[in-house]
Amino acid sequence: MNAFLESQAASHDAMAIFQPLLQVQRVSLEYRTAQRVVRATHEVSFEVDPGDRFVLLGPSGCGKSTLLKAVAGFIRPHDGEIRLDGQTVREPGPDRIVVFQEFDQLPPWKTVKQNVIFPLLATGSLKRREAEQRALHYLNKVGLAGFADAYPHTLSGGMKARVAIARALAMQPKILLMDEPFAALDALTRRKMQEELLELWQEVKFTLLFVTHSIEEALVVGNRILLLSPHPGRVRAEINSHSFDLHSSGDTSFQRTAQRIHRLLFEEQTDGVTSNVATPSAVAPDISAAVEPAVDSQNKARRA
Ligand SMILES: Nc1ncnc2c1ncn2[C@@H]1O[C@H](COP(=O)(O)OP(=O)(O)OP(=O)(O)O)[C@@H](O)[C@H]1O
Repeated sequence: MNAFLESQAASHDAMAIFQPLLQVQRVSLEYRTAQRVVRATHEVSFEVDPGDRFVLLGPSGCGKSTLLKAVAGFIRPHDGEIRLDGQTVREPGPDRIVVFQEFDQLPPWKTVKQNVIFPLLATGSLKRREAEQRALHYLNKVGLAGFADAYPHTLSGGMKARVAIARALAMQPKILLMDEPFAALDALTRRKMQEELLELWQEVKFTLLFVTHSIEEALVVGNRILLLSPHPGRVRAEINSHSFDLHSSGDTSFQRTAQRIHRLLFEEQTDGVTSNVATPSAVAPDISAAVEPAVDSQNKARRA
C-alpha cells in the first residue's frame, strides 16, 4: 500500500475508533392514544462510546424505558435520530439485546441452556453445536454451568437474572440494554447482581445502556450517568461516575455526588411533579461533584 493510501486507512481507523457507538440526537418520543398524544421525551441527546456503562436516571415517567425501547428499535422517534455504529436504528435487531426486570420472560418449558440457545438458533447466527458451546460459555461466566438442565421455576430471582444476562451476552450484541433489571430483587441479591455485572463487564467489556431510578445503583453501575428531568424527559446533566464502585458507597465523594444528583433531579419539581427517585440512606450536606452542565459540551471535551 502506498503512503497516501496508508494515511487514508489510518485516518479512517482513527475515525472508527473515535466514533461513538450509539448516537441519540435530539430525540422526541411520543405515544398516541385514542384520546391524546403523550410526549415521553423531548429532544434528548447523548452519545455512548464502546465499553461505556451508560445509565439513564430520572424520576418515574421521565421516559427512561421509552428511550431504551427506541434504542432497541421498538419505537420510532417522532423527531430526531438514533444511530448505532453510524446506521440509523429503524427496527429491532440482534445487535441490541434487552434485559427487562420481569425474568418470567424466560419460557418456563425450556431448560436454562435451551433458553440461552434458543435466540442463537432463531437468528440463524450459529449452528446447534456452536450455539450449545456459546451458551455453556456464558452460563459458566454467570456461575450457572451447573444449572444448565434446570427449569426456570426451580431458580431463585437472582439466578433467573443471571440466565437473562447470559442469554443476552451470548448473542454478543453491540450494546446490552437493561431496563431496571434488578428492581424486583431483594436488597442483598440486588447488590450481589450489581457486583456480578461489574465483574462480567471487567471480563467481557461489553457496552451497556442501563435504566434505573436509584441514584446509588446509577453511581455503582455506571461510568456515565444521564440525568433526565420529569415528564417529558429532557437532558438535565451528564455526570462522570467512573471513579465509583460498590466499595465507594460509604465514601464522602460518593455521598456528595449522590446529593448533587438528588438536588439536580428535585430542582426540576417546580411544577409539583412527584419523583420516586431512590436516594442513598445517608448523604453529605454539600457538593463539588463532577457534574457537567450539558451533555454536548462534555462529549466534545471527551473526544478532544
Ligand atoms: N404504551 C403507552 N401509551 C401511552 N403512554 C405511555 C405508554 N408507555 C408509557 N407512556 C407514558 O410515557 C411516559 C414515559 O414513560 P416511561 O415508562 O418511559 O417512563 P420511565 O421513566 O421509564 O418510568 P418508570 O421509572 O416509572 O418506569 C409516561 O408519561 C407514561 O405514562
